[in-house]
Amino acid sequence: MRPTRILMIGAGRMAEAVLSGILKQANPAIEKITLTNRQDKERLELLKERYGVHVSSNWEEEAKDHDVILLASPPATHDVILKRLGELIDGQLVLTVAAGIDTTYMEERLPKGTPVCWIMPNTAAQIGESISTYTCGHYVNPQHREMIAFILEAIGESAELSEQQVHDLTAVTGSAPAFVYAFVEAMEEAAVENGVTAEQARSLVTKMLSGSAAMLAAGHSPQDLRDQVASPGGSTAAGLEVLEKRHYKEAIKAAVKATNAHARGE
Ligand SMILES: NC(=O)C1=CN([C@@H]2O[C@H](COP(=O)(O)OP(=O)(O)OC[C@H]3O[C@@H](n4cnc5c(N)ncnc54)[C@H](OP(=O)(O)O)[C@@H]3O)[C@@H](O)[C@H]2O)C=CC1
Ligand SMILES: O=C(O)[C@@H]1CCC=N1
Repeated sequence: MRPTRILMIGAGRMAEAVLSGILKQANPAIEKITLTNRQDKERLELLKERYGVHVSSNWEEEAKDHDVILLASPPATHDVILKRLGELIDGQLVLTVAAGIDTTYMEERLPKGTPVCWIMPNTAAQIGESISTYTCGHYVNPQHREMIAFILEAIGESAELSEQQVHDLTAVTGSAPAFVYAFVEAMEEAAVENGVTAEQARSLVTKMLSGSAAMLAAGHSPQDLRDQVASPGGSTAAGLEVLEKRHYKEAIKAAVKATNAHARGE
């Protein structure tokens, strides 16, 4: 990979997750990383101290001097940022991790020929365990792809999909960890109500979840796994019946739909 300077616009949770992943890879080709935001100077100082990166509260002054520009600011800021960026850059690779901001949206606001990529990670990026979907614009070449792969590998695993699929799966890969954590909260509350400490509840539920995920990762289907747990006429079946009566699956699918619709600004 050519020596590369990366600029991040936005210095919040997702920017830090990507940054820490990149730094763990210790790639000598990364010449410089600059993190920027608009207001929170304390946050920039903290990131500078923690990671030894450059920081600035004026990304416009930095854009020309960087080869790769990653937007990690809220979706609503993208219209203004991309249009201004278009006046400053000359062929740099532009990426975003923002929900709902696809490559068509980016290309419409940047000069013709600008290589763009839309990545939809999740917060497990912080520990290099994200499953990220992504899609590339019309002007991405093999060298750009090398850089995109480097960033994606820094935060976990990835799947290249169509723009439509990244939209449709935003809830399933980007937001669903929050649905899982809500399930965990309910399970922990139930455990505590049944007499264990909060710490015991956390440990029991976490292990139950990681064991279940490992069974899925081993290739078993969720239906088979569910059937293995629920002996016919047994106690789990009684619990599943309650979930079914309360429209468990429908509730989850409705949450996916609402998340995706919001991300698309609907
Ligand atoms: N959190 C998640 O699980 C995921 C988030 N994303 C996407 O990542 C992006 C960031 O989310 P997240 O990190 O959670 O949010 P945070 O609130 O943690 O970070 C947002 C950052 O953007 C900065 N910012 C806001 N407005 C501007 C602006 N006009 N110019 C420059 N910087 C700005 C903020 O700093 P300041 O206010 O000081 O300017 C802050 O550093 C969003 O677009 C979101 O859709 C994608 C997948 C998962
Ligand atoms: O809640 C959000 O808007 C972002 C998008 C995907 C996950 N978090």
